[in-house]
Amino acid sequence: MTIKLSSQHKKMSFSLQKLKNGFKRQGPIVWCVLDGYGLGKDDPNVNPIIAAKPTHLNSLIDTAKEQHLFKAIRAHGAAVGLPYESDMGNSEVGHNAMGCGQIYHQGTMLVDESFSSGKMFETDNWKKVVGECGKHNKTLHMFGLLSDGNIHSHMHQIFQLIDGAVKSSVKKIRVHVLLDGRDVPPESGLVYINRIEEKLASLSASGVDGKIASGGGRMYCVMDRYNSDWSIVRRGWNMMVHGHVEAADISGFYPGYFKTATEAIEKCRQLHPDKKDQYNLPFVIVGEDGKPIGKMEDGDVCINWNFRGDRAVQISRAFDEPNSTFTFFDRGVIPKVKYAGLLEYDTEVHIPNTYLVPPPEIHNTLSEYTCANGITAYAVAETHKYGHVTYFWNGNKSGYVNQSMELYECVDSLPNSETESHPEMKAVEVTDKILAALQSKKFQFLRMNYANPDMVGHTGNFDSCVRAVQCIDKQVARLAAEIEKQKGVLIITADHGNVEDKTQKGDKTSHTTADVLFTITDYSYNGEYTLVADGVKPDGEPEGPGLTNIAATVLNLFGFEAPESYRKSLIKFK
Ligand SMILES: O=C(O)[C@H](O)COP(=O)(O)O
Ligand SMILES: [Mn+2]
Ligand SMILES: [Mn+2]
Repeated sequence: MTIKLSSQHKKMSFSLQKLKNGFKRQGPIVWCVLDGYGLGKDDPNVNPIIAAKPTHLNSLIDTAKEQHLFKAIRAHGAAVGLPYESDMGNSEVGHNAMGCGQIYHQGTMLVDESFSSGKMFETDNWKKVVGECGKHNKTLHMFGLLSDGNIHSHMHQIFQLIDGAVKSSVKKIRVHVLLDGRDVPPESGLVYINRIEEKLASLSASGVDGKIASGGGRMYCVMDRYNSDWSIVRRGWNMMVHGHVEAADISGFYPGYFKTATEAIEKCRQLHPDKKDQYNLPFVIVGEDGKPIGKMEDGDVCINWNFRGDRAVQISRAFDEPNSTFTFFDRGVIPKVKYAGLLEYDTEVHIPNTYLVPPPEIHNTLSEYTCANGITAYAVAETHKYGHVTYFWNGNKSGYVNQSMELYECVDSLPNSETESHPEMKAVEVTDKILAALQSKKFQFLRMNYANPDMVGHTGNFDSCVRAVQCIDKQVARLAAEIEKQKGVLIITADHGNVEDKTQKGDKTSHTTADVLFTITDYSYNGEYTLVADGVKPDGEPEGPGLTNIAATVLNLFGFEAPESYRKSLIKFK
């Protein structure tokens, strides 16, 4: 597919022209994202959505279909700025796309481009960080998600970093591995461990000592997001930086310190057959003398190879910040380590201090246009997805666009470990919040995210997925009833697929490449418009509609022409 890209640098004026036909919806417009709710097979054995029979959602979809206000839209691959059509969608690229109405080359593509052109290895930061490490014979530590899911990281990029370090004369590499099992099959960890161990072993031919030094499951060590649970970051910090496994994770059966990563993972699986890779206990690799082989020391260098920001921000803060601002846990004696992220993870507050590849520069977001054109806005989600409707939505910037025009609210999530047993999560409370916001009549544009289909989808548990869908179905009904009262518009869509493709065995935990629903329920609809017909491309665009076409569509509903730089609206006026 050929995709016309948005300019990465052009800033526009934010004032918008009114639609010439005078069309405008008066009531509030609510954009509801069902996270990870793809369009799947019509089969209750593999699709929990079909098994759940979500009657309210189905009836909204049926009406929208009759009115030609429903479309299946693209949420993966090139349509959201990813390199390959085989790339499943994810929350970052999906919410970026929805929130900015344009297609940008996403982080993983920018990394690929700057690695394969060799540009990154010539940058001052690379020379300052890795070049100096080689020159002064220090240890290069690298950590991140050991995966080729291409959502937070990719194996081929890790290998390119290792090759680059060897070329920069680094002689000692210590790798701290976070097992995935969420963007790849739930117990695939050893496949990736074998691959990286092979790679590290091959370095001895160049006189480089490369070894795995520590590891653990991504959802239990290091990769927390949106300040949901700092103990996850602390556990990871202790194992990677201090070579220390916390007492609570040690038992007679699982001593925490091992000779190999494989031994540690196998032990953990025996102890907790239900935990799978995502929740693998932390482990530290020790040498013949019983001492950790990869504690971080003064002068060492540490690279975080994840390109996606949400789960990289907190650990970056632990490396970068002084005690005066870092109050989340006691970091112990902090070695003087030079830390670099693969990308800049938060482009508003600039986290981390040093990074290797410039991130996508997402300009001209929908929030900038709504704020500049007098549209008041509200956003809500529970913690696990709060940054999705704020930080990702606004182009990886964590603050408000204009606080006098906007309110963002977060409902505290339950711990990750309770998602499977409580698939209802905080959907009721999130709905309560948005209903209150609607009833306050303060906001014209309201956006929200139901975390359940995605978060429960990642557990792989079929029955929990069915409950998750049934729960959000009821909440959507509550939401729709209020919007109907206010003669508003309800848009329902999803950022990517996940929950629609599961197995009874529970061995499918990741996202999918499925299309997602886009449905408009317009409670003052009088047949004035429809969506572009099936098989018809949005005006002048070479490919079918995707998530980036929604922003222009919403601006039309508010009575505005969409800006030139946006992908086209899906609305056809009669
Ligand atoms: O971080 C995660 O939970 C998964 O890797 C991706 O899920 P998300 O893109 O829906 O957040
Ligand atoms: Mn998502
Ligand atoms: Mn997900």
